[in-house]
Amino acid sequence: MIRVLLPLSRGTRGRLALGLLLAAATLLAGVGLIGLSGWFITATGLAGASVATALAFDVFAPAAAIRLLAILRTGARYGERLTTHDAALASLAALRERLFRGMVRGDAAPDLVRGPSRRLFRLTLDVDALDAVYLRGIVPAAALGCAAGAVGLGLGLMDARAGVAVALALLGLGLGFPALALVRGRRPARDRARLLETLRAGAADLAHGQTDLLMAGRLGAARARLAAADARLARTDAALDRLERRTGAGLALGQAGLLAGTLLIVAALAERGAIGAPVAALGLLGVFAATEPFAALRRAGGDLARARLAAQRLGPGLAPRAPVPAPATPGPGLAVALRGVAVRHPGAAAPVLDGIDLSIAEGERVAVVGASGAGKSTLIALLSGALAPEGGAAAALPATPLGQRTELFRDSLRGNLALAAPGASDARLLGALDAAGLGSFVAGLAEGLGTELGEGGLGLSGGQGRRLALARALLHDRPLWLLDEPTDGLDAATAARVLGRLDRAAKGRTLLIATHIRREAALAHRIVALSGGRIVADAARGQPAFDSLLAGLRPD
Ligand SMILES: Nc1ncnc2c1ncn2[C@@H]1O[C@H](COP(=O)(O)OP(=O)(O)OP(=O)(O)O)[C@@H](O)[C@H]1O
Repeated sequence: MIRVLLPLSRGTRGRLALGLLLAAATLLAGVGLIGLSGWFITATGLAGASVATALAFDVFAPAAAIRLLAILRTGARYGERLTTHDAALASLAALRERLFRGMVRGDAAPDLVRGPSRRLFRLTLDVDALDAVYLRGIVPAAALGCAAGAVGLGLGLMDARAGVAVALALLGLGLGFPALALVRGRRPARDRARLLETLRAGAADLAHGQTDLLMAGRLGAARARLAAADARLARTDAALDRLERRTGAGLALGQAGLLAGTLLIVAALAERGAIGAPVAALGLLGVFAATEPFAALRRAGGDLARARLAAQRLGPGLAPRAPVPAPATPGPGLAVALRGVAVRHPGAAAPVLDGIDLSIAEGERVAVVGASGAGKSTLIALLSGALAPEGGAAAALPATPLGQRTELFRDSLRGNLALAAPGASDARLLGALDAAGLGSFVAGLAEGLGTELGEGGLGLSGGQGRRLALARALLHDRPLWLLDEPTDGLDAATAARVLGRLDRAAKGRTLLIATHIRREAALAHRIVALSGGRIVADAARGQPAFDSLLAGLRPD
């Protein structure tokens, strides 16, 4: 945990240290205030026993000191709350930024796609859990350490052994019970974190997939699974709650024992005549005030167990990573140059593509064909930089990929398109929509480009969504377009119109189209066939092999 947290405190160490000082000052002022008040009340009571002592007793100096300590304590408490929370929140904000930067790196995309909710939980639940380390662990523990030192010293002046014993007892109780809770809380904290993730991700899945679950007759089972996770979560919450209550009870009993012990010590000292009754009251109440951090430390064990788990899970996301190498540029006149390239998906047993040699000239249009699973989309992922080659040399011009899955956002049509061309004029956006075959549809919308879409492009048909994604790809001003079945799911007439416009819009650009459909491959100057991870045919228009490859594709 320290290994993960220490580097994060770099920018805020000054504020974190000031927070500790202010917390210690607050507690010491409190010890002084309550101790001195006890002394003052006892001393005035005794002085009032006779007229002579009452007249000689100076009430002003201690009363002024009490007032000063009260003001100091209030001021220090205010400053401490501001400083400690500001420092802790600033550290966590810096941590979130670092995690987020790691998540949005190009090479982290596959990971993000595989477990988006897990990444979200790292950024939210886990980061939030870490504020306990400083606010509910280090700050009260450090304040308790200072108070134990001060009280030990004060009592030590009356009796050395008593001073040492009380200081050690304060530290032992205040740190021992939370440490015990930290050890005992490890397992429920881990279970709680896992169950919370299961429950939240499961609830989101249930909301998204309700229709499919209902159709499959599995809605009840999915709900029962969630309810079971919820019940287990309630049990772990109860276990953590019990732990907190037991820690609280231990600290309360310990505090009572400590005060009883201190009372016996000061009473024995007073009886021996080593101290008077007012000093005995000062000692006893000073020790009482020094136990103030016990209240904060009551929850520290469970919170630190949670924070420890969070730090373990965040560690890998914070490990320094090699910078993503800039994509290589192919030689002059080329848009793509692959030499003996092998590509493997992360975690896969074998490479999907192996020994690929492929050159595509600038301005050329190439269709990549092959059975489902042959590796066409993987080739696009490689050329767009989403996957790095495992072997060989790969170079490509900056590319715009249009994948099979379209990602549309809960935003206006304009907002969805502007992702590819921020600041583009409406005329340019409408031109791209027209090229993608959506011009007349958008012209018929009452709010035009301002029409709002629901989550994931809700409000558009599947084909319209794909065409909107195509329009966005067309707006991305890159020399190489990588299109994965751009007209899949469109009827023949619409697809023909879209391909005609695409043909015109792609002038001067290099086009690579992964496809099963004849109408899409017919746009190409060349067809490359993939099978078993290798290129098994490569034919230019005019060659007989081109026509037989085209004939083997799915008709419109
Ligand atoms: N993210 C991934 N992790 C592991 N394996 C993957 C991943 N994506 C694809 N694969 C595997 O790689 C192989 C090639 O997949 P790819 O999507 O490139 O095929 P494709 O030719 O585009 O197929 P289709 O025509 O069905 O779109 C498949 O066996 C697939 O299971």
